[in-house]
Amino acid sequence: MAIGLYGGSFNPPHAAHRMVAETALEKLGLDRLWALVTPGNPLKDNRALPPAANRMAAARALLDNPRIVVTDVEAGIGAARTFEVVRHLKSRAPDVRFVWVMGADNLASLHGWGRWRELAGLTPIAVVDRPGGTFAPLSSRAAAVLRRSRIDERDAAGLAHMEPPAWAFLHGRRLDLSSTALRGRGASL
Ligand SMILES: Nc1ncnc2c1ncn2[C@@H]1O[C@H](COP(=O)(O)OP(=O)(O)OP(=O)(O)O)[C@@H](O)[C@H]1O
Ligand SMILES: O=C(O)c1ccc[n+]([C@@H]2O[C@H](COP(=O)([O-])O)[C@@H](O)[C@H]2O)c1
Repeated sequence: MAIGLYGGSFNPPHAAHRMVAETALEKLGLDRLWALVTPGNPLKDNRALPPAANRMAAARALLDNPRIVVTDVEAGIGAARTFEVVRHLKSRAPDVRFVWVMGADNLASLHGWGRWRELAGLTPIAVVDRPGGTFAPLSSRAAAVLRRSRIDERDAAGLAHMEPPAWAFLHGRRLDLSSTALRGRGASL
């Protein structure tokens, strides 16, 4: 069983979130994708973040796909850092092949995440292209450190079964959407 872990604030969710989830499902050949609605990105100011229940409901409405599970399991784990969340899930389900899924902006800032090198050693990572720059993420510190473990996108269907560190940059349809822009236009949950 191969499961994609797609963490996000989803404040609010938008069509690019669905595009990323569907791209990961198809290109990685995943059985399931879990959209992990985070209690709060540890690097963001979360004082105005709406309750997880509101973001979960909106994400469920948007990510309406039998292979996508929208979950707040991260809150129950009680860990703020993705490294700890993935470590916990792997220990609970040792036979599942997890892949961490994220947009390209998060590759550009990955070197600021807690224990990010260990995260890369714990689970394969799929990075989905995002408008705003393919160049910056691919020339980022994390991409440089992990350059030898990048795989060819054409081999992405095998990523879940590769030993980490292993990561792929997935090109495809790019959607110029962000929750920040939607909130700026008055969207709220
Ligand atoms: N347009 C997009 N293209 C590709 N990936 C995206 C896009 N929007 C969000 N993502 C990815 O989805 C995940 C969840 O993102 P998040 O919920 O923070 O949305 P966001 O639009 O980036 O929000 P905000 O503007 O508040 O930072 C992250 O990995 C992010 O990189
Ligand atoms: O572990 C970290 O240090 C870390 C730092 C930044 C972001 N993350 C996670 O990355 C995911 C995407 O966050 P966001 O806010 O871009 O939606 C979400 O699951 C966050 O908890 C994790």
